[in-house]
Amino acid sequence: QVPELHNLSVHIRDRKKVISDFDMTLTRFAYNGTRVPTCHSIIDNSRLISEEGKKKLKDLLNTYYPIEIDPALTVEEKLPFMVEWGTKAHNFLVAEKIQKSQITQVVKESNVMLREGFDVFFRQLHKNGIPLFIFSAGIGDILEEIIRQADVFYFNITVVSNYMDFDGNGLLQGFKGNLVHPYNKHDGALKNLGHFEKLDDKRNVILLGDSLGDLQMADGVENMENILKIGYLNDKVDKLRDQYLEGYDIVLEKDETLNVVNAILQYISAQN
Ligand SMILES: Nc1ccn([C@@H]2O[C@H](COP(=O)(O)O)[C@@H](O)[C@H]2O)c(=O)n1
Repeated sequence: QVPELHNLSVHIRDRKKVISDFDMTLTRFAYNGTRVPTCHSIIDNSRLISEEGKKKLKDLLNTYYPIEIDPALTVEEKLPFMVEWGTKAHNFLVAEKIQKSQITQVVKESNVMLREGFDVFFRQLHKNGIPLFIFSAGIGDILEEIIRQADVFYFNITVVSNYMDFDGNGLLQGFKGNLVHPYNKHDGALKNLGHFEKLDDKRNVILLGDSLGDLQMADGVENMENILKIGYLNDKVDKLRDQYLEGYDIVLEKDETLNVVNAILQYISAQN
């Protein structure tokens, strides 16, 4: 029995929303023993990037991903490194002269996979009019293309992420707005007034994440009544288990499906 689930099902009625991370939360972490690409790695490893650029981006990943998931570091200690990672990666991508028109094909050619059960997840949120806010430190253009190609980009979805800024000729010239990194998603959401207003009247939240930073994604919701935090623990399971159990109400270890989430959503919907 999860107390938050009982409260959610009793009180949630029509004032609920789902706030979710994207990479490795709505997408799979691995398939058949091989890592599934994130929004960043889709582009970093694509034919759009020169061999030199690929090496630079891989070096960044090898340097900063271990810091992102290091259980021995606090969020405050990780923050400057996440800013450094995002800033350097964006600059390297700009140097690669990426064309907007190539994004769709690059996503088609990638091995990205949404988690098993994604169709039920997106469709039932849409059908029941439940807003889905996706906060991602990935790349918004790639993220949108993934869910568009999967045929689940419904109008109840709002994405807060790093969006590419293309010039008049469709050439990547930078990224729009402030950097969204794994540990400032809450700031990113708050700075976007439109999203904040949309968040305001829906006070019962189901939060889905895969990192400890994702636990703060709902901090912008005023007058929160209930929150159920569901965490995917994909990597360094034994080392991170205690911290995840402390932060999340439900921890799903090496689960590549959305089955538990779908069952909870169905349970809640059936109560209303
Ligand atoms: N330059 C970067 C920055 C981040 N990543 C990874 O992508 C993940 C971000 O996406 P979420 O939807 O999970 O917020 C992040 O956790 C990093 O591991 C990257 O590969 N390259």
